[in-house]
Amino acid sequence: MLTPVDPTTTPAWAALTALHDSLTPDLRAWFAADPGRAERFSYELGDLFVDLSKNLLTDEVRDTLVALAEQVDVPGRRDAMYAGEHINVTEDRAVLHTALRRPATDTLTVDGQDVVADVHATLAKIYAFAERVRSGEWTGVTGKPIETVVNIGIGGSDLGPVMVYEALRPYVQEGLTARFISNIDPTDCAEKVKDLDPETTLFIIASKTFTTLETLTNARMARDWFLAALEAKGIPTDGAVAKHFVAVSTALDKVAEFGIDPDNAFGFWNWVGGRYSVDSAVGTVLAVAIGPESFADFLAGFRAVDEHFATKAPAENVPMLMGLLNVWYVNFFKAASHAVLPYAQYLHRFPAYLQQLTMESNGKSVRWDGSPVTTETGEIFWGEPGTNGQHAFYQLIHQGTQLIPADFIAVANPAHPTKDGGVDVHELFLSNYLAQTAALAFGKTAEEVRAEGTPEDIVPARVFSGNRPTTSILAPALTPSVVGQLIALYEHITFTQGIVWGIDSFDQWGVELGKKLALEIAPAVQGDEAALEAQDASTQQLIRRYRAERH
Ligand SMILES: O=P(O)(O)OC[C@H]1O[C@](O)(CO)[C@@H](O)[C@@H]1O
Repeated sequence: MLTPVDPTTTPAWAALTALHDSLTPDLRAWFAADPGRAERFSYELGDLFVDLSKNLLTDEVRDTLVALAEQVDVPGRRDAMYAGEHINVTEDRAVLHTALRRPATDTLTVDGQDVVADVHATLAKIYAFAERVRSGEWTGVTGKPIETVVNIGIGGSDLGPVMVYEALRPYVQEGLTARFISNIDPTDCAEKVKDLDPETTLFIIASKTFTTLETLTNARMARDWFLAALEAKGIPTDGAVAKHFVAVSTALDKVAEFGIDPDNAFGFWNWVGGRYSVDSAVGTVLAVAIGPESFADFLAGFRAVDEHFATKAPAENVPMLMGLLNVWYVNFFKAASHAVLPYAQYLHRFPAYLQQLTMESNGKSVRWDGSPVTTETGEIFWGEPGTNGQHAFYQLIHQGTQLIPADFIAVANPAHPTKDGGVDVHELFLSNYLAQTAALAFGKTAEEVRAEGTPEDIVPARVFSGNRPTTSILAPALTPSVVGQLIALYEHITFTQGIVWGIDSFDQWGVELGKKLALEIAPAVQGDEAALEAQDASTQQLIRRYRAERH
């Protein structure tokens, strides 16, 4: 096994430490002294314009971060990922989400299998299914076309599909809607099905492993609801499940055990991590909702960023630079979190999606060889759409004691009419996007506050320090391709950080213990005294209290 390079032992790390110690960030002065700064630190990535100039970045810092990437061999590990080496060491798997978006003309043989051919065979099957549902050729048990598709999944089998469905609502076929059930809290399923017509509803059970407790429980609850709802209408249920339930999984044998016709199951492979799977068969709900053509555009967006990440030198490689900047903030400025702030309402689930992508990937304390990490890892990603966030938590980003790097994402062309009388509301909206990053970068001095006639005793409260780093991303419009580009951008940012830290960004052992304990605790909750007594004092107390309160 390749031993990860300890980044803290590299010459670049020592140089970054010295640079950090001697650096007094002053974005006002840096911009004033350097008219080319904005342009020099801005990049094109597919359709995305990415402005890094409001980061705490100098040419020397950028060059030293690039040297760090080279010294820990980010380019070499990237190439190994694209080639299908088993870089997911703890699970002994290839990591090939990039193969999901390769063109059909490519070939890539991994573990004796042409994975690109497999991908395109599955895509053809998904597209044919999607067309049948969209055209009304696929009918339910009473011959009616499908109106609602309900995706049942959790984690990577839910967050990506929900996020993209919300992002691409203008592309959803009229007369079709999608819903998403994820939580094992039975209210989630109950609320999502309660007003549905079973005759026109199709369920997609999405689970990579097809063992996930939440998903299989919800799938059974949905099936029970479906059969009962048909019976309540006096409709015979024979053969009904086959017409209203399809599945997405890597475990097609388990799908058959559940009672779903293998012809109606869409497969993928264990070299696709759950949180990297929205562009695999996990996106079947999307192919149905937005159609094969838009889904293909979505994949093309990923591909544009994949090609950039694979071929650009580190100094010009946007995902690599953004990942390195995150390392700069986490390890040298001790930033514990990172905000992602979409100025596009349709991207309202993007931060939630990124939380799994980034935190399940890089929230680790050991490296891929089992040794402890040598520095901080895995910052917390969070965010809400602007301008809502401005009226909630931006206060802390502007004036709090923590440094919170933030990514601001906006689109030039909205999907809806924007005029309110004479005012273009989208422009008012984008003025906020622009104003926030300017305020964070340049702040407001005590002199400027005083010059406004502010009483001296409240001058300190009204000062903005500035030098709060932001990245601005601007896309022409929220197209399927742009959404694919945004996802791939953050996938590769996450990869870059993981390699610097020596982490296996593709396993998730940290979610196992809680799952196992939930199964052990369940009998105690359900009344088994021996199981109850086996629990710790706090858990026992809570279960007793629960049982006393439950009627
Ligand atoms: O698709 P599955 O196998 O149901 O898993 C769902 C999710 O559960 C996890 O394994 C752990 O939360 C995620 O990595 C995954 O996306």
